[in-house]
This record gives sequence, C-alpha cells and structure tokens, in this order.
Amino acid sequence: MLLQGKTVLITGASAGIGRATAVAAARHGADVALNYLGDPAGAESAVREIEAMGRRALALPGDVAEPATATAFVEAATEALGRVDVFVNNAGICPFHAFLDMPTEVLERTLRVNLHGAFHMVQAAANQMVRQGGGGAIVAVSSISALVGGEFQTHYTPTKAGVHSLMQSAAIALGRHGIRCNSVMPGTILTDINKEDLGREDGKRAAMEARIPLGRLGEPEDLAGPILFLASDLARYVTGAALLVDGGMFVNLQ
Ligand SMILES: NC(=O)C1=CN([C@@H]2O[C@H](COP(=O)(O)OP(=O)(O)OC[C@H]3O[C@@H](n4cnc5c(N)ncnc54)[C@H](O)[C@@H]3O)[C@@H](O)[C@H]2O)C=CC1
Ligand SMILES: C[C@H](O)[C@@H]1OC(=O)[C@H](O)[C@@H]1O
Repeated sequence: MLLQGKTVLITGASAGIGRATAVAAARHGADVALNYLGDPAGAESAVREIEAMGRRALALPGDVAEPATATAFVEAATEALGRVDVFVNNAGICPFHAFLDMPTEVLERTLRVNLHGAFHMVQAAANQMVRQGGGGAIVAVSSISALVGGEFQTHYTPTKAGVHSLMQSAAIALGRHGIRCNSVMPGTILTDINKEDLGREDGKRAAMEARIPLGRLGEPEDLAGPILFLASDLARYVTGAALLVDGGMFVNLQ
C-alpha cells in the first residue's frame, strides 16, 4: 500500500493513463478525485470501481483549458475528501496534424489544454497543499516527446517539453513547502489518443513496436506504477526528476 489514507487528484481520468492511475491509487489505499471532460460514463465507471474497493471517489467534469476549472476542481475535491496529498496532471490531447498547414486553432487548443491547463491545475493544487501544510507530491504526465520530435506533433511536443520544464521549476518553487514535483515520460501507450494514428495503413504501429526493446507498445497500467512510486514516500528524496516509461524506445538508436 503506497498511498494508504492519502487523497489523490487526477485530471483526464475517465480513460487511458489517468483512469488506470486513479484505480491503481485506490488499490494502494487512496481516496481519489477525478477530473474529466465529455466522458461521464468512463468517469462514473472508474468511480464505481474505486468505491468497490472501499475507497471514496468523486468525478468532476471540467475543461482544464479554462483556468477556472482548476480552482473549482481543487476546491470541490478538498471539500469532499478533506485535503490534497497528491496531484497528477494527466489530461492531454494530441490531434495529429502536418506542420506547414497547422490551423491556428489546433495549435492554440493543444497549448491551452496541455500546457496552460497543467500550469493552472498544478498552481491550484500546490496552493491547497501549502494552505493545509504537510507537503505533498505532484506528478505530471509529460512524454518521450519532450525529448524527441514528431512530424505530425509540432504543436504537441513543445507542450510536453513545457510540462517537464514546469515540474523542474515548480520543484524549486515548492521544495520549501515539502512539495515534490516530478514527471513521467511515457513512450507509446495504447489509448484513445493514438488509436487512429496507430491504425494507419502505412505500418506505423509495426514501426513503433520494432523500436521498443521490450517488444510491445505500452498499456495504461504500465504508467500507474511509476506514477504512484513518484507520488509515494518511496520517492521522498526525488524532486525535479523525469522518469522515462517507454519499454526502452528512447535509447534504441541502432
Ligand atoms: N498514449 C500515449 O502514447 C502517450 C500519452 N501521453 C500523455 O498521457 C496523457 C493521457 O493520455 P492518454 O491516456 O494516452 O489518452 P486518452 O485520450 O485515453 O486520455 C486523455 C484523458 O484526458 C481527458 N481530457 C482531454 N482533454 C481534456 C480537457 N480539456 N479537460 C479535461 N480532460 C481532458 C480525456 O477526456 C481523457 O480522459 C496525455 O497528457 C498524453 O499527452 C504521453 C506520452 C504517450
Ligand atoms: C499520441 C502519441 O501516440 C503518443 O503521445 C506521445 O506523447 C508520444 O509521442 C506517443 O507516441
């Protein structure tokens, strides 16, 4: 039990990595507040799964691109669950698009959800942790894409580098309050975000798989362990760090 009696808040938790992490946190003894957008069925099924383990859970809708969502989420979660021990910034989008004709609205939406959303959410969670005292842990879902490029991700990869950078700077700003800030960098994980891209007929999925020394694409549950480790006291002296969770894809140059 890594998070016995702790309260964990997670954004984008109705599906994929966020949902898997929410359920795993409950399995490790935490009560969980889930933010989501546009998928009430996914969020409610996660709540039921968590409650079946005897933990408390609540799902709150909200678009992380709106700054007001952050304070509303943290306030509602704190009122319902009492405090915020762990915050996981996970919500994100990746609408694959070519660079030369990237629509401004696609660029701006991606920046607002992935980067501005992360900033406002982390700030709101950190303020609650400072108010209540006792420290805390923040884990952001960055990406291998913070380190390497993608032809159809010129709007997306800077947001993932930005999230990683946000954790580094926040680690300095919040260390005096006992709040640790780290990021995970997933490789390619099978979720809704890339279902269409990996289904391309030019063999994209096979090409990605061939780069991975462990021989398979990731599953959402592969991220839950590393995120919970960074959130837990096992990582009590880890802050400002980034953990690649990619089956070895990044180091596989040749
Ligand atoms: N799947 C992958 O290969 C990788 C994913 N990531 C990151 O992992 C995070 C989670 O993505 P996945 O689980 O893969 O995708 P997903 O599409 O399964 O889950 C994304 C979640 O974020 C929510 N969301 C999207 N926009 C939102 C908004 N404006 N406000 C609130 N919630 C919103 C969705 O409703 C969903 O619950 C993202 O930040 C993504 O960039 C990073 C590296 C690799
Ligand atoms: C959406 C992509 O398939 C996924 O997201 C990332 O951050 C990495 O680029 C993965 O391949």
